[in-house]
Amino acid sequence: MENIIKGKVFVLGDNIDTDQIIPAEYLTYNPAIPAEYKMFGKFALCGVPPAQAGLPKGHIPFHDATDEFISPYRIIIGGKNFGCGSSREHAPIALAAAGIQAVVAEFYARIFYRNSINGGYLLPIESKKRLVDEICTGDEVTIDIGAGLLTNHTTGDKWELAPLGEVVPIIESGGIFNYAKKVGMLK
Ligand SMILES: CC(C)[C@@](O)(CC(=O)O)C(=O)O
Repeated sequence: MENIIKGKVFVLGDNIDTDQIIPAEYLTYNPAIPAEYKMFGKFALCGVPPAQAGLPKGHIPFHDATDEFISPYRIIIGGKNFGCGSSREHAPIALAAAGIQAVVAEFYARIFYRNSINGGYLLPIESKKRLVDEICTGDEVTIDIGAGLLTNHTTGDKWELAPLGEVVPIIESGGIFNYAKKVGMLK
């Protein structure tokens, strides 16, 4: 498992649901086909209205002019109930396809959390404090999983993260199927 994750953050708000993360109209793409997997990255977060994104003064797009598929952001900062709504596994797939390696939120909808872990798509990390009001989109941060710490290099702030806990063996295996094979639950 990657112990250190570095990059720019994209800040969202509360109750970001899976339909905002990847609207149903894009579920026709097959993530197993590389040319179609890219489209999940292109349309990731296209359903989030700027006001709900909690973005400061107007809308900062998730993608910039350099790449229509991969976002310049590597970490999402979320509030309460991140990934709520439908159970679509396409939600963590879309964020991962856009280049997101981790989400740091106050707490998650359970299905989104487990889809993220079981598929090995991204790390759903919980923060001990509400960070959407403390960090701005574009800030450069480092997440140290082992130390349970998020360092904001733009502001100098450091924030405690909750340990990933019992799901670490699944993350380290790269997902639930690899884990099940590793421990003999699957041939
Ligand atoms: C099966 C899937 C496409 C689903 O209908 C499942 C769900 O609604 O939980 C969705 O819209 O995410």
